[in-house]
Amino acid sequence: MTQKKPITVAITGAAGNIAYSLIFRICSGELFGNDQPFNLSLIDIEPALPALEGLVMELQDSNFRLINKTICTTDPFEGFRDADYAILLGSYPRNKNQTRKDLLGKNVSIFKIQGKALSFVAKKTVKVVVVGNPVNTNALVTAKYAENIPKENIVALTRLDMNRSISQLSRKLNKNVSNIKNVFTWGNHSASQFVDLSNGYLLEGSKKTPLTELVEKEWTYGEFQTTNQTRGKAVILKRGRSSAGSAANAVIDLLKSWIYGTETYVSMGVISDNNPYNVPENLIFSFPCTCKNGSWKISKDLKPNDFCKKMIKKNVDELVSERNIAFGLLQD
Ligand SMILES: NC(=O)C1=CN([C@@H]2O[C@H](COP(=O)(O)OP(=O)(O)OC[C@H]3O[C@@H](n4cnc5c(N)ncnc54)[C@H](O)[C@@H]3O)[C@@H](O)[C@H]2O)C=CC1
Ligand SMILES: O=C([O-])CC(=O)C(=O)O
Repeated sequence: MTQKKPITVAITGAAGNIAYSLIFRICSGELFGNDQPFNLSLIDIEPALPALEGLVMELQDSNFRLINKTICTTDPFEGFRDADYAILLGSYPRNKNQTRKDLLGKNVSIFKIQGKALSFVAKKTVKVVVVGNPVNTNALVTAKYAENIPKENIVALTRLDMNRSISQLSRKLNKNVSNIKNVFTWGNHSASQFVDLSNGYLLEGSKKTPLTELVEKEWTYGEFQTTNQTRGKAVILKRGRSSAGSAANAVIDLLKSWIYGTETYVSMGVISDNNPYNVPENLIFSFPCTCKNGSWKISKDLKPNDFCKKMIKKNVDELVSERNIAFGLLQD
C-alpha cells in the first residue's frame, strides 16, 4: 500500500490551554485518520516560545507515528505556508468579569494579520476554524482580510454551544447524548445565542420522538437557554480559566462534520450571504448546517417560530454592533 502524502495542519495559540488538549488528539490520528501523516505548524508569540518548545518535547516523547514534520514559529506567513487546515486559537481569553465582546480591542488585529497571511501562503482550499473570541466577529475579520480564500472556507466554532445543549437534554431526559439529534444554536457565540430544539428528536431504534413532546415549554425557553448562554462563564468561575478540553473536543467534532459529512443539522458559524432566514449578509452567524463532500450548506427547510425570529434579530443586532466596533478598530 502506498503511503498518503502528508497534509499540513497549522495551529495558532499552540502553547495555550485549548491547544494542549487539541494537539494530542489530532496527533493520535482521531481526526484525519490512522493512515494520514501530517506536518504540524505550531504558531504562537515570542513569550510563549519556551512553552511551545516544551510541548514539542512532549510530542516527541509520545512517539506519534503520523507526525511527518513539526515547525514552531511566531510568523504566520511562515506558519500558514501550504496549510490544508488552520485552527485559529491564538488570542486572549476573557476573565470572569468580561464578556467575549470586551476582547474585541485586544483580539481583532490578530485576525487581520492572520487573514492576510492565510491569503498569501495557505492553500486556496484551506479549511479555517476560528476559535478565539469573540469568535463570530474574529472569523468575519479573518474572512475580510483573507481575500484569496473563499469565505465558505472560514468557519467559527459554535459547535461547543450545540454540544452543551445536547448534554443538557441528555441529563434532563436521562438518555444517552447519541440519541439526541437536530438541536443547534442560532447566532452569536455569546449570551444572546438561541438554542433551537423545535426540530430536534430523540432517536431510539427507528423511533423518533420530537423533543417538544418530551420537555416543558417553560424549561425550553427558560433554564435551557440561560444555562447554555452562561455555560462558558460558569466554567471560568469554577476553573479560573475558560473551557479547554470541551473546546478542543468541539473543534474535532466540527472538523469531522465538515470533512466527513453529517446526517443531521450541526451548528456552524458561517458567512450569512444568501441565507433564507433574513440574516443580513456579511456576518458570521451560527446556522443549522449539513455537510457533504467537504462542503457545508445552511439547511433551508426550517420554519422558525416568532420567538425564534425575535432571537435571530437580537443576535443580528449584536453581531452588527460587534462588526462596527471591529471594522472601526481596523480602519481599512
Ligand atoms: N469558540 C469557542 O467555543 C471557544 C473559544 N475560546 C477562546 O479561544 C481562545 C484561546 O483560548 P485558550 O487556549 O484557553 O487561551 P490561552 O491564553 O491558554 O492560549 C492562547 C494562546 O494564544 C497565544 N497568542 C496570543 N496572541 C497570539 C498571536 N497573535 N498569534 C499566535 N498566538 C497568539 C498566547 O500566547 C497563548 O499561548 C480564547 O480567545 C478563548 O476565549 C475558548 C473556549 C471556547
Ligand atoms: O466563555 C469563554 O470565554 C470561553 C468560551 O467561549 C466558552 O467556553 O464558550
